Amino acid sequence: MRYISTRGQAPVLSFGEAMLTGLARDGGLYVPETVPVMTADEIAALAGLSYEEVAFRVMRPFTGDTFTEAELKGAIARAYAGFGHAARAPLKQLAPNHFLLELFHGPTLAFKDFAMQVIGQLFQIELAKQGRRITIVGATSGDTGSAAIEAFRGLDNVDVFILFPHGRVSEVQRRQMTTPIEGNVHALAVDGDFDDCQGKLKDMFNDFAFRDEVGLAGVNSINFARVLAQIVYFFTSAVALGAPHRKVSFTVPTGNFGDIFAGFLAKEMGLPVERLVIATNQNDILDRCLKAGDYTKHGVTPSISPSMDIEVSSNFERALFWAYGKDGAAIAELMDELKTRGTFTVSANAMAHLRDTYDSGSVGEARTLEVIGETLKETGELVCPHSAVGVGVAAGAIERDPGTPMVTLATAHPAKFPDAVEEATGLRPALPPRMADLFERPERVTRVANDLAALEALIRKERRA
Ligand SMILES: Cc1ncc(COP(=O)(O)O)c(C=O)c1O
Ligand SMILES: N[C@@H](CCOP(=O)(O)O)C(=O)O
Repeated sequence: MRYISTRGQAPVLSFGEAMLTGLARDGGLYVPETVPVMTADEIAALAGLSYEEVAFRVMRPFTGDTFTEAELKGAIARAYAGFGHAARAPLKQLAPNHFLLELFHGPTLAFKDFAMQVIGQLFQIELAKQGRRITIVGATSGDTGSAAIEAFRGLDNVDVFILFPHGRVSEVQRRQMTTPIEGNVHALAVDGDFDDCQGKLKDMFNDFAFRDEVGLAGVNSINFARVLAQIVYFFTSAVALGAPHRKVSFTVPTGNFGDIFAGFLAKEMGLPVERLVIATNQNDILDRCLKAGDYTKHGVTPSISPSMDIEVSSNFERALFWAYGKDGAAIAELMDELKTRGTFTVSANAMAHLRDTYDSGSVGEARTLEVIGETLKETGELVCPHSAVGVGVAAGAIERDPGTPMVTLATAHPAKFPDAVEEATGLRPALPPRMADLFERPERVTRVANDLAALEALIRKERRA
């Protein structure tokens, strides 16, 4: 299995190399050259298997000879052992044809744990084989950061620096990042928004001298291994609802487009996915693009679903790569236009390709609160604001196609966003007992300017050589 860059100019890599490389050297994102396909019989055979066994069968064809079967199985088993639900990703029925896929039973209470726990294990295997040490730098709008810290804290051969937008994550999210005591993890509060953090992270990857000096690695969805592990729950949920004999649609609360792109790959692998519905909050650049055909930045407005306050949606580049028939030069041109002019127009052919697979919708602040309240009243489920955006957008998609079961991804635990949930319902969701003292733990955080030189200097100084 070979991995190529969406911009067509970087070396072709194996799975293991792509995993440790992060951003391609031409600024693009690695993707598999061909997507392995599962037959209907192979998909049918997933019914009744454990989440871990499905994860192995789905991930194995992508990993080539980087890991032995035993290594991959062991990594998956260790990754999910600490999850708080035996099903790992349980499905709850909200209405006759609407299901909620709960992705928040991992250690940091968001869907990021599903991939981050696995790649934490895979990184350790690969680094031990190569005798290497690395510096992980991550950008987060709240959830990737805590999941990364949880997966890599205390490791001797890994230093972790997480860039988060100062004042723009929930208090629980911030404390999850600032209270771990291990010296190898560092929370950096950047004066800017998430796009600034992710922009600086990509600038670091494009600064080859810095990248090579510190052994830079990435665990955002820049890293294909992250996206790969997120494909699995599209399979487990669709098979539970009757796939491959029945089609299923998904609504995915979307920001950086990693999760919904994992759904696209599941479809490419042969899972009968009818529609993939992009659900955005008031930062609706993806919804506007799907409707109008141009991707145009307006500026990010902070919302009650802060993890989706994103305008430069990293993995949309991967979706465009498919939509443009894997023409790397065309993608490089679009990304250059976005950087220099803040906008690009998608060709008519590419738009038709995107609309073939994706629908979209957006939900504003007031409606998000209403959906949290209505969902509790009608179904007894307490949903986080991100999941509520999904439930709100899914309603329209179900109306358009009432015959296909809809799975909405519940991407975070409501207790990560207690203020919004309390405003909507009057109920303040409690954190699990293991996190009950989160608000008493001392915080450790460094405030940093949105400045590449300052960030690189800090990382050089703090990382262990
Ligand atoms: C709770 C939550 N929901 C949804 C999203 C959006 O996911 P993606 O960036 O993969 O589109 C994020 C952040 O990524 C998140 O943290
Ligand atoms: N919403 C994310 C943003 C980063 O997404 P990633 O999937 O690229 O890591 C977050 O919570 O940090």
